[in-house]
Amino acid sequence: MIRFENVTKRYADGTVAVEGLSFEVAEGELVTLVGPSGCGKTTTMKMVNRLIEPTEGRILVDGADIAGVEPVELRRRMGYVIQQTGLFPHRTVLDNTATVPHLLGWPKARRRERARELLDLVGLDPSVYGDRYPDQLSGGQRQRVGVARALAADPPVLLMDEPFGAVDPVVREHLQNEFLRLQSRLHKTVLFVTHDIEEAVRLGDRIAVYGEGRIEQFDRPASVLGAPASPYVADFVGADRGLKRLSVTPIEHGDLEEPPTVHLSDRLDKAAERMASSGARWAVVLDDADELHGWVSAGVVAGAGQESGTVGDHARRMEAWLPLGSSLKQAFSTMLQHDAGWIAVLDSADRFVGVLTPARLHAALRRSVGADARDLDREQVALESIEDS
Ligand SMILES: Nc1ncnc2c1ncn2[C@@H]1O[C@H](COP(=O)(O)OP(=O)(O)OP(=O)(O)O)[C@@H](O)[C@H]1O
Repeated sequence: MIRFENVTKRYADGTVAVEGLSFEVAEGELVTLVGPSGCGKTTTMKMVNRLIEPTEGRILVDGADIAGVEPVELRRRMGYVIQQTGLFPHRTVLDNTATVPHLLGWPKARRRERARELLDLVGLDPSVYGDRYPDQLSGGQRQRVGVARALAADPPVLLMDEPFGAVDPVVREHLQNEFLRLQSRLHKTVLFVTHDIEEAVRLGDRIAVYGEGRIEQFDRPASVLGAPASPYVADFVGADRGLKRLSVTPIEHGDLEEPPTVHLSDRLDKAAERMASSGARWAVVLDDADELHGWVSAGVVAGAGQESGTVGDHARRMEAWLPLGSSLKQAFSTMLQHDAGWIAVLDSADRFVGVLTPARLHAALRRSVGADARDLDREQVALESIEDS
């Protein structure tokens, strides 16, 4: 969708901002450009909407060299979000959001309706915020208006230059999550500039790690973290890259333990029998719709085995659960939050699939590092354990 072919930008004073840049952003892909200040990220981005012209090489959008496309026509297809938002201070939030539809000559009623829809989409109630002016909003809200405005004419491409750079870390994480949710619905082709590796890793389908004026590594976040291409990249992503990797490694079926399951309505003696035969110290308790209820310990069931009651009389609730595909970081955080030695994992239909324990979490992380290093699927990686060696 966006293709850089050997692009160099040399400014009039001789500064070479980027040199021999070649990479491609696929349709619907979110690529983050990350690197230290002055490495050429913004120059790269501004060449895509022709705010800056390359000195050498060419940039193709949708197969066409943009050197031959009128800048105005080109920018119509590209939403642009910047850190300083660039909102007009004397226009209301609604009018700011409708800027591009206004330029495109949409009738007033239609552009206002579109602006309301967009504000809603970015989590701002138009009836509350629509008539305010930008200085009557918080920093995070202004950034949301910036995103809404960029999306107003539904462009296939979004160029985002440190869009969440001016807000505090908590609001920032919030905006990132909202943006990810939005992107999973809208599938825009996004080029996203940041100097924050955490942000790059969290948002990017792929990351371009910039050194001075060139890309040092262009790969999926897990690979950049798991197998940095050079000492420079390793240094840039940081010594705690194993921890960062937790946030980009999803829980997969093969990571889970499958303890015995019993039902709330099961008789205690039956449940005791089942648990004794599997040797488990506890079992997961499901309700009659096969949804997670909690757990019950083998000791309690065995002790009460002579009673006529059901598992439901002794089961404990389990609140620590996540859907398959959640990150290992979420899993770890959920364990800590609930002070739990394991968490339940559910499929997309909320059915119980298995449990993740700290040991399994660690194994999943190690397997994913091994899989990337050898270009395998995670389940193909056998782990050596300390006991084996
Ligand atoms: N108009 C210009 N004339 C001369 N040099 C420029 C010009 N614009 C940028 N540069 C230089 O080009 C290099 C790359 O700048 P660019 O703004 O692309 O970096 P960046 O990675 O986006 O940095 P930051 O994260 O600080 O915004 C820098 O050395 C910068 O000083």
